Amino acid sequence: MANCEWHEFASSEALARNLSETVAKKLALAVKERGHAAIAVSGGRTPAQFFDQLSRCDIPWDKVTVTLVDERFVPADSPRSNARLVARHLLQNKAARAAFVGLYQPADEMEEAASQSAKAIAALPRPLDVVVLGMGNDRHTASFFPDAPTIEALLEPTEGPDVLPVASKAAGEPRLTLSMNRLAGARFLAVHIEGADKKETLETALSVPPGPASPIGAVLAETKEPAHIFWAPAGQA
Ligand SMILES: O=C(O)[C@H](O)[C@@H](O)[C@H](O)[C@H](O)COP(=O)(O)O
Repeated sequence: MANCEWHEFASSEALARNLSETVAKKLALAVKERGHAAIAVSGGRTPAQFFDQLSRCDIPWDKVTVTLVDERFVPADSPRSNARLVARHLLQNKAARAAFVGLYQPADEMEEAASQSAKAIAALPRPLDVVVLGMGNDRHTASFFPDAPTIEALLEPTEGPDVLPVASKAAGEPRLTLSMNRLAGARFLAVHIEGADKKETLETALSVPPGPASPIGAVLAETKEPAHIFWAPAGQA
């Protein structure tokens, strides 16, 4: 059963301020203890305000590497690109000094892109210091979509590539996702969700057995440390 700590806020703004301060402290501590820090963040509509707040935190960003928990198989200039979202909202202000390692690679097939991307991610510190997940109302997180033909393998915490390709009709386009090990092994794992619908979805997801019907539940059941759920009522439009 997942071991989670809920942090509830009255507004998206209060959540963004607290989550950014919490993550900034974790990154600064990692740099102090190990000389570097690595964080993997999610895309989608939810994280922009959190990114904007985090970008203003005064930490040694030149010792921090930012990557993604998943990416749509689209180039960085696509409006669907998570790398584009991170560039516009997180790699700004003080955080502009951070290094970025994206998941997208220009390849004909997503399998080849995943293989190339896995080599780049393998060079990052293990474990990652911070992972911030989102969640869809189908209980997916990262690109662990319940309808993906490979969902069972994606949820297995087996040794293997750090980046995997995902085909899923629900995803809207082919995806590249960090592996279960890379996500669940993080020193600090947060789930950032907003809106009453997502709170209900997550509560239900945690009450059913982890697995393809509840990918978020599978990740939270796999984490070594208790996961931190950050929730505010003001959902996305
Ligand atoms: O590429 C993505 O879309 C994300 O990484 C994905 O896992 C996201 O966190 C959820 O789909 C929630 O997305 P929203 O924040 O848009 O609801």
